[in-house]
Order: sequence, then structure tokens, then C-alpha cells
Amino acid sequence: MGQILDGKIVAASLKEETAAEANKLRDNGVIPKLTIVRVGANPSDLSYERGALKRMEGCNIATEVKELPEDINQEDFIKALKEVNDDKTTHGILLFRPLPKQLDEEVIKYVIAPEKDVDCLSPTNVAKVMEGDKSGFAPCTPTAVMETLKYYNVDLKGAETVVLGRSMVVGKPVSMLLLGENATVTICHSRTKDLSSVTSKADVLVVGIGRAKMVTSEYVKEGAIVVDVGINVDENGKLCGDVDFDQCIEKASLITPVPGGVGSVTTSVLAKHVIKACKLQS
Ligand SMILES: Nc1nc(=O)c2c([nH]1)NC[C@@H]1CN(c3ccc(C(=O)N[C@@H](CCC(=O)O)C(=O)O)cc3)C=[N+]21
Repeated sequence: MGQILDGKIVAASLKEETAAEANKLRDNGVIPKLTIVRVGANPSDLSYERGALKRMEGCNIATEVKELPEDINQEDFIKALKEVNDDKTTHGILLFRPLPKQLDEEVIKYVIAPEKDVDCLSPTNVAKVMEGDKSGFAPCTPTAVMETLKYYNVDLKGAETVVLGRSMVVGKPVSMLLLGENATVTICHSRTKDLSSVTSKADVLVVGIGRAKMVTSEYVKEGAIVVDVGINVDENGKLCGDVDFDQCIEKASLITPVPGGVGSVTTSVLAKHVIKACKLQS
């Protein structure tokens, strides 16, 4: 029976450091601020927004929510985003994704100011993640995976790591971050042949595939470390991950729960990124 990797402890530790930094900035007359740009009122955006606002408050970071109409056109959206870019009191910008279909993310990603882009929408920041250049902002969720492994002293050097999922918000960036720590990285996905034979080679298995409880015990090697990035709602309306926790904890040495795992670390990383952005700008 494995041990639980407790995201709440990791989040609290990061929060403490970040709050101290925020207070130092405030002592010098700078108020770090995150502006959230939300189009419409999507429930999953609102759920993340609640958590993010609460975390910023706990870190003494100021916030503003710029709510834009669901049917806003591309031109008006870009104008609104440029206003936030130009707002001297805003250091970090979180733009919820995916955007409604009339808005073209392929265009908009070039508009957000890279130095305020705390969740890695801008191609400038994506490139830095690829290059292993730590001066930019990696997306918060993959960074939360790395912070969790670091807090628990997981040695990634030369480790056999498998990432299940290839999205731009989890799979691809987390693979680059793992590579940056000298892990051996295999990326697999829904089209991978004999998926469970690939994932069961992993010493460290990171799962972000977006399918509730898909990873059952045959996907996991005895003694593996399992990190579950999924946030789904199960048949009883409860939050659950992409990993079948009750099955996999029997085989894993360490495993993150949902809720209370990586998801709880993400907003602390967001706060840390706002402070980093603030320091770069002041
Ligand atoms: N640029 C961008 N970045 C995002 O990270 C992003 C986004 N856009 N758009 C919306 C989705 C949705 N999302 C959620 C995160 C946590 C919970 C959630 O339920 N969190 C639990 C904790 C979960 C846990 O403890 O594992 C809570 O706050 O209580 C929900 C939704 C982020 N998103």
C-alpha cells in the first residue's frame, strides 16, 4: 500500500514563501496584482477562479477579474486584452482557456504580453519551456507537478518517466520540464498501442489524459510514483482524477489524490508566478 503525496502541504509551503515575497514588495510600495480575464461564465473557469482568488488573497496579492461577454468579437477582445497588457498596476494575466469559438487563440496568443503571461499562453513562453530557459513562465499545472515531486524529494535524474497525455496544457510541457531534470521521458496517449505495457514501465507516471479513472492497476508498475493531473466529475458528482486511486494506491509507492493533489498546488504556483512577474516589472 502506497503513501499519499499531499498537495495541500506542498501548496502551503509554496504559499508561505510567496506571501513573504509579496509582503516584501508591499514594504517597498509595490502591490503585486493578478488580473483574470474571463469570457462568459463557464463553470470550470468559475471553479478555478474561486480557488485562484482565494489563494491570491492568502498570499497578499491583489486581484481584478475582467469579465467579458460570452459573445464578444475578436476585435473587441483584443482591445480589452491590450488594455490589461498596458495596465501598469497588473503584473500577471490569467486568461481562461479554451476560449469561445468566435475567438481565435492562434491570434490571441501573440497578443498577451509575455512578461505578464503567468500561465504560458504566449509562444515566447512556450519556446522558453522547450529551451529549458527558466526566465519565462511554464504553465501552472505542469509546474505544480514538478513542485510536488521536488517537495517529496523524488529523484528524477535518469528516472524512467512516462507521461500519459500530449496536450499543450499538461502533457507536452510537463514532458519538457521532466526532461529538464534529466529524466528519461516517454510520451504516450490515446492512440498508443498497448498503452498499459508502456505506462507500466514507469518509475514515475504522470497522467493528464482527461478521462475519469482510466488508469487502473494494470497500468502501474509495483512501487511506481503516480501523479494524477486529471480533474473530472464522477457518476456521483464527486471530483475524481484520471487515475483509479483506490486500485492504484495498492501498487504505487507514492500517489497523488484528487482532490487534494496536484490541483491544490496549481494556484500556489500561479501566485508564485505573479510575484516573479512583479519582480521582473518593478
Ligand atoms: N489558462 C487556464 N489555466 C487553467 O489552469 C485553467 C483554465 N485556463 N481554464 C479552466 C480550467 C479549469 N481549471 C480547474 C482547476 C481546478 C479545479 C478544481 O476543482 N480545483 C479544486 C481542487 C482540486 C484538487 O485539490 O485536486 C478546488 O479548487 O477545490 C477546477 C478547474 C483550470 N483551468
